[in-house]
Formats: sequence, C-alpha cells, structure tokens
Amino acid sequence: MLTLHNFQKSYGERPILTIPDWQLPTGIHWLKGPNGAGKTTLFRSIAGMLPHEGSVRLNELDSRQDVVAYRLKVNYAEAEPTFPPFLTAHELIKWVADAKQAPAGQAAGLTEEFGVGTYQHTPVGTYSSGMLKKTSLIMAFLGQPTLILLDEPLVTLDVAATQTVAELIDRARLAGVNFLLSSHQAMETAQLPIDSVWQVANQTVTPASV
Ligand SMILES: Nc1ncnc2c1ncn2[C@@H]1O[C@H](COP(=O)(O)OP(=O)(O)OP(=O)(O)O)[C@@H](O)[C@H]1O
Repeated sequence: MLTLHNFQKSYGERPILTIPDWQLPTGIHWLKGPNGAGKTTLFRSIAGMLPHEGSVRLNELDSRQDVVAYRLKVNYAEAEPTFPPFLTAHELIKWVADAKQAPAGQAAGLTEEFGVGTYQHTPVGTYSSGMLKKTSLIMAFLGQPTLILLDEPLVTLDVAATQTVAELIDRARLAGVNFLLSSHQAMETAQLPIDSVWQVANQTVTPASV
C-alpha cells in the first residue's frame, strides 16, 4: 500500500531519518518512538509536506510525480494542530472538503458526530485544545482517502470523542481505508485492531511489538 524507497530526511546538515526500504501493507498500523525520534517528520514527509530524498509511493501514485492525485488519497491530522485563529471550524472544514472533493453531506455528518456543530461558527482562536483536535480530525476523514495519517489522535480528547474516533477508524477500515497512527498511549484505549507496530528510533523505522 505505502512504499518508501531510499528515503532520507535531514534538517539542514542534521540527518533525521534514513529508510532504505519500507513497505507498509494494508490495515491499521501503529508508529511508536520516543520524543524527538522523527515520527512527525515521517508523517509530514508521507503527507507530502516536506522535501526529502528518495521516493514515497501510495500504490501506483508517487508523492512528487502525481502530486494532486496523491494528496487526494493521503490525509493527515497533526498532533498539535494550529490554524489561523480568525477562521471558524466551519470555514476550515468547508475549505478542506472542497479541496478533498468530499462527497455531499460528509462534512456535515462528521461535524455532527464529533459534536462540533455548537461552536463551528466561532473563530478557532477561542477553542480549547480538544475542540481544535476534533476540528482537525474531522478534516482528516474528508474526501475518499486511501491512507489517513493520525499523529497522536487521542491526546486531549474526552471519552466520547475517543469513542467517535475509534468508530470512525473502524468504519473507514471496513471501507478499505488504511491508517498509520502514532500514540504514546497504548492503543488499547481506543480498542483498535492494530495490524502491525513500527518503531522510529536510531534514525530509521523497524518492526516492533506492542
Ligand atoms: N523544522 C525543523 N527544523 C529543525 N529540526 C527539526 C524540525 N522539526 C523537527 N526537528 C528535529 O527533528 C527531530 C525529530 O522531530 P519530530 O518532531 O519528527 O519527532 P517526534 O518523534 O514526532 O517527537 P515527539 O514524540 O516529541 O512528537 C527532533 O530532534 C527535532 O528537534
């Protein structure tokens, strides 16, 4: 499903990740690793947001040669999302829904499921961290992605929202969507069926156990 080949990422002269070959099969995958290991750097690279050496491919799509098609199929929610404070959740969600060619009614349905409707017309600069997180998670599910990258999806969420995320992941999985999730918490919290576990450490990615 996802293939990295001769992947290298540095910030300036400082190498962060070197991944000669990594093949991620279909399913739900958990990315572990200590603080500063490079998980966010890896997510951003796979999301097409960072320059890097080597290739990142989602099935037949190359992240740099098939940019538009690739980005329609790879969605990403950051661990600590930040948005222009004067925009509302409604405006942000609508903008991403248009960009991701979301089916009619999808954004409204997700907004309803996360309970964001009550404050969606208020600027995000007034939101709590949990409200911001829900807004960013809604955007990660918009469109018809093949792969959704979720960096620390459960942090700052209440019990109800954690349950909503788990249900959405499970529903999307049954519809053929794949997930790469990072979490410092045990994923049992969300009761997700994890297909494989990976560790980011020593500047590379290796198989790991739960
Ligand atoms: N824009 C940047 N410029 C320079 N160095 C950076 C930049 N972003 C991250 N780094 C460095 O790259 C390394 C990996 O950072 P990254 O945020 O990818 O780690 P992480 O595994 O996501 O960490 P955490 O679990 O704490 O979120 C760190 O040493 C960090 O200081």
